[in-house]
Amino acid sequence: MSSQTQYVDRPIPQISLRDFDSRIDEITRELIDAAENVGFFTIVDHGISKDDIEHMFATSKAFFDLPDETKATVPWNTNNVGWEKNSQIRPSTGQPDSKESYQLQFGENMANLWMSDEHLPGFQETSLAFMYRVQDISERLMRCFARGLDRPDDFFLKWHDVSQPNSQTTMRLLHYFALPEKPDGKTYHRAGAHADWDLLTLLFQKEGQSGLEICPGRESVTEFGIGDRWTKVEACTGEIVCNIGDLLMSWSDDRFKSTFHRVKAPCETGDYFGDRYSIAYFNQPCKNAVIQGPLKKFPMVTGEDFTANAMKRNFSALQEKLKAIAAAV
Ligand SMILES: O=C(O)CCC(=O)C(=O)O
Ligand SMILES: [Fe+2]
Repeated sequence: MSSQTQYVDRPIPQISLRDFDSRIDEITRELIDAAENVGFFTIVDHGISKDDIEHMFATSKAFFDLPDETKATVPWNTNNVGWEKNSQIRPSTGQPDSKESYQLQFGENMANLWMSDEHLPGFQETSLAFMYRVQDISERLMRCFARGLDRPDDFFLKWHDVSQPNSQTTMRLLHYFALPEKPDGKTYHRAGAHADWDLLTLLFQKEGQSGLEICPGRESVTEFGIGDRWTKVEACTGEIVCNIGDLLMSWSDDRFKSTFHRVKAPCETGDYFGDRYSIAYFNQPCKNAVIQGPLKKFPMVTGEDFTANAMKRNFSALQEKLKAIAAAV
């Protein structure tokens, strides 16, 4: 039996991108404050209408409604693209998340991995159009974070250029399965607690399909202790939830916080047990990006090394967890 979750109310800043060009300094101040203190914030007035977000969610659902044999024609691979089901194991839990996801990119990694028009007419066109719009918002945020670190406005843009064939920026469509409301003796996970590896994540949620929770307090990007007091993030379709990833935490010498978060598997009164759809957009560095903060707190690494190191660390943390689980049986 899991004990009751301890919740604490922490304000999650909401930042408007209205009149972006004329308000860029004010918006930058708000973003930096949120990044230094919480690592999570929501943005509104970003330019994507609720209807357009709903349309992307409908497209995502149409994909997940396809038979598994059809989805299996675009299987996941280690370039972080394609469809997987019940296969992602987080080091924090040692058990697969109860979900399926389909990861999409802009460049060459997607060869043969777009769901065909024959099975789902217009899927690639709709998804790419949406991805470019989220990229546009990401670029506005990157300009602000560059200013916050006294770098030129295009500092992060040039290392996250999605027109490069080897771009690694990824949009992930997610579908968490409905879970039994009556305990059945099994333990489930939706997205086990983790921090993201990327620069900045932009997340779309659907009204009513709650479950996202955050646990701030991490002081250094090299630290992995997860606290036990969580804060719920409302699911609101028109807002974009943004969080700082480990890459920006490292690139800012630990100034901007990459915060642990999870999608809690429902198990307590008031939790939401139905299907949950979400869409996460991960701003990943180009392989040749050169990463080091102004204070040089961490050694200089390339984008390729940074991602490889993160995967290695994740893999060894998972091995440790599996060993601990085996030892406890
Ligand atoms: O689905 C969500 O709401 C969050 C997903 C997430 O944190 C992730 O995939 O990194
Ligand atoms: Fe995440």
